[in-house]
Amino acid sequence: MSTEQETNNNNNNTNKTVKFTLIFIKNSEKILLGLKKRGFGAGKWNGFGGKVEKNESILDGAIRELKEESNLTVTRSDMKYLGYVRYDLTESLQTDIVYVFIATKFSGNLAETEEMSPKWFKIDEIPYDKMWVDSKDWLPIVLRNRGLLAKYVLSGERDIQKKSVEDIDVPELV
Ligand SMILES: Nc1ncnc2c1[nH]c(=O)n2[C@H]1C[C@H](O)[C@@H](COP(=O)(O)OP(=O)(O)OP(=O)(O)O)O1
Repeated sequence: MSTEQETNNNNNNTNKTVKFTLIFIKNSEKILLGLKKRGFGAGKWNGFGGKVEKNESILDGAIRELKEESNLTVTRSDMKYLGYVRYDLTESLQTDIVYVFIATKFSGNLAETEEMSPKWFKIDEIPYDKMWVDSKDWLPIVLRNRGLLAKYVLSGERDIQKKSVEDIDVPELV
């Protein structure tokens, strides 16, 4: 089954699927995170990303969101797709699929934007307590450059009802 088929397979009685991108920029010692300044996830540190627009590829969405949120540019070939995190939201009956990328090369001048305030963190100082509650489950897999397949069932204010997190061989984005 392709990524597209699998992530569109609403097997938990959800009725809407929303695709998001999330990219982590990393060098040998540090990871770049952004403090979300507004909207969904405000006050939390995270990688850079957002909703994939209609008629936009996931890859192009990831490049666009990184530029909008950090002023950095990555090329398609510099991005490595590692897998996805699926969130089934029991109250809104929505499924969010977050496609996760990592990149070690980039260009442009890092800048604070309307949405994000960026900061480099040493790998052993990643502020997991100020990130989404699930990030600590799967970000270590991303940092090892391994493939990721994670699924959460969330209720209310995103309380985890059920989860499965797998460290897998790096999949293809198809
Ligand atoms: N649990 C969960 N659900 C949805 N999205 C996420 C999580 N955990 C996460 O880490 N994320 C990521 C996925 C995206 O990178 C962002 C959310 O994107 P958002 O800011 O809502 O999308 P935009 O398109 O930038 O939003 P607006 O411009 O419409 O405000 O968090």
